[in-house]
Amino acid sequence: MSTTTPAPAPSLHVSGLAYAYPDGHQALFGVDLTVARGERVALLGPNGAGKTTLVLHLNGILEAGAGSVAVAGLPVAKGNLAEIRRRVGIVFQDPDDQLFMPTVREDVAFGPAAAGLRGAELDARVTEALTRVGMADFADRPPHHLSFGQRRRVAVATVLAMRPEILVLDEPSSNLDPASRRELADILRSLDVTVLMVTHDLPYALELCPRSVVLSGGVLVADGTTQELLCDEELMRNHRLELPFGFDPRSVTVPR
Ligand SMILES: Nc1ncnc2c1ncn2[C@@H]1O[C@H](COP(=O)(O)OP(=O)(O)OP(=O)(O)O)[C@@H](O)[C@H]1O
Repeated sequence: MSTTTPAPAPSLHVSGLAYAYPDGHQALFGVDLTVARGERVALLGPNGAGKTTLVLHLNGILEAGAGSVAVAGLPVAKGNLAEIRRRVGIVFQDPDDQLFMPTVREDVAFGPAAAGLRGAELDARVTEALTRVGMADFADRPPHHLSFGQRRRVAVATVLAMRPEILVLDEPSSNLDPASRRELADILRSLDVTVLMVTHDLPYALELCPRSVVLSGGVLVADGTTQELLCDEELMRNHRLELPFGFDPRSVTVPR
């Protein structure tokens, strides 16, 4: 009899996912995507490709019309939504959608407290999350007194405080100055968590995500290393993906 332990379930397993909005608009046509633990993957694609629709299935905001989604082996299904929402942390594009408490500390404590953490355990969880994004010194400040880049880091901390299986980021580089952009990339690379990043910022995808997938017209049309996809001129042209003028993806040394 074999004694090998089974491989752990991938962080994310999407199989044959199809979805039509109530008005009949078909936004996803049988999407398959598997993301291993600890991978960082960019989800690329033109406007209207279905990226948000896909993300909204990961924590059960939308219910699959056909196919399935599982997070670390747990199916996204009505009976599992509380645990699924702990496992899938979504950082929205606008941090003000996520920050609503009088202080940074209370915002970061909100999710773990709702999950039942109290006292020293809760304090330690908040400090750990804020330290990971370099914001521990700002714990007692009101979020609305912080800069946009600082608020985005706090929004990441609110999600990390739930110790998610997978961190989903919607356009994390938007509205950041070059230094804040780089600092956030360093933070995200330092995290021991699976990352799925939706972005139109192709250099940022290259900097952060060794792997990318391209969704277009509700279909996954490419899956490979970010560098090879960005160098595929036909793929880029056919799916309205444009690199900044003069940017050569071959010239970038991709950090791991
Ligand atoms: N509530 C809705 N009802 C009907 N159709 C919708 C709804 N939301 C989105 N759609 C349609 O579904 C398709 C996919 O939209 P989605 O927002 O997922 O695209 P996206 O890739 O996230 O786009 P973007 O890059 O512009 O954010 C689009 O054609 C869009 O018009």
